[in-house]
Amino acid sequence: MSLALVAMSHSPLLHTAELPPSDAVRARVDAAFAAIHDFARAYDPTLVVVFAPDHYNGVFYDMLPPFAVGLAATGIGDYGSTAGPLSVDEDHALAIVRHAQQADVDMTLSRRLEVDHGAVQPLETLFGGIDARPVVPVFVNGVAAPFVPMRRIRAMGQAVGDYLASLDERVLVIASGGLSHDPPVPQWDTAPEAVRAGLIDGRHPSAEAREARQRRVIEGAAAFARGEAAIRDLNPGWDRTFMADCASGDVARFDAYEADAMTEEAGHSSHEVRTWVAAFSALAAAGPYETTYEYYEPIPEYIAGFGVMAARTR
Ligand SMILES: O=C(O)/C=C/c1cccc(O)c1O
Ligand SMILES: [Fe+2]
Repeated sequence: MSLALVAMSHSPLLHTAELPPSDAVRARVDAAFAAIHDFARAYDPTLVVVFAPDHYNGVFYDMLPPFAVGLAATGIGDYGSTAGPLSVDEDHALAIVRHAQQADVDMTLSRRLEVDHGAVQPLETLFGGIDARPVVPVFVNGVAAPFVPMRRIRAMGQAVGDYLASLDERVLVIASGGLSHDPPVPQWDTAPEAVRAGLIDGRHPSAEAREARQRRVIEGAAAFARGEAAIRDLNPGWDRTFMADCASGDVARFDAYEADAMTEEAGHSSHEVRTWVAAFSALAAAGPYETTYEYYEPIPEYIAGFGVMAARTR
């Protein structure tokens, strides 16, 4: 048994930004991605578990669980991310569901999970594609309020980690998303009726509707980078504290993160760090761990407090 972890912010602006970050910033992001790519290649996992949010591409308010395991999954190909089937390990996926349920975690499942850039970008970054390794995708709600208390995410991550630690496999757990950020993803409370309909069941929009949505985010990012957008600022102090909590090994610290305060201090999409909480809790379930790589900087052009970490059990 061995467990390792990679956590990384994602951003659709990585490949689409109209106003990209400076060459120096981009070089630091590329160096961080190279570091975790090398880490993953050296570890050579036999099984990958990716905790990822969704941005109203696969999971909607018509039935919105706090988390769900994909027993089969397909990339929908937003923002140029890879479309097509992931190589899901169905046996391990189902065993994770069963194990979590026996551990009093109300794990849900999908036999037809659709995933977006949130799940796909880390697989592309680490393995060059979405079908390179056997994978279990675990959706973790990070954008659609209301949110369960963080202790429930920790319990879910721990249950998944307990199962993974029992295997004779090299398992890499991945967390995708965060940190502080407030991209123009619609919110139920403020969305007009027509947008709300799409939040309830907006699967498979027309090419024109998808293009319009992506354009709004790409233009919003350029406006944010120019200091002209009415979205919350990034919060590097909050991000650094959160990453220090991740590195501490004391995963009970996550329980202090309260949903409304997170939104207020770190933006509506800061809830994507729930994937980090799940992944670090899974890692901790396998024993004490050490952080082997860390990178952070706020990148307005990507609308992201951009963080990357690698860790493994001692
Ligand atoms: O438009 C979306 O679906 C997502 C936008 C976005 C922008 C920046 C950082 C993120 O994590 C996002 O999901
Ligand atoms: Fe996101």
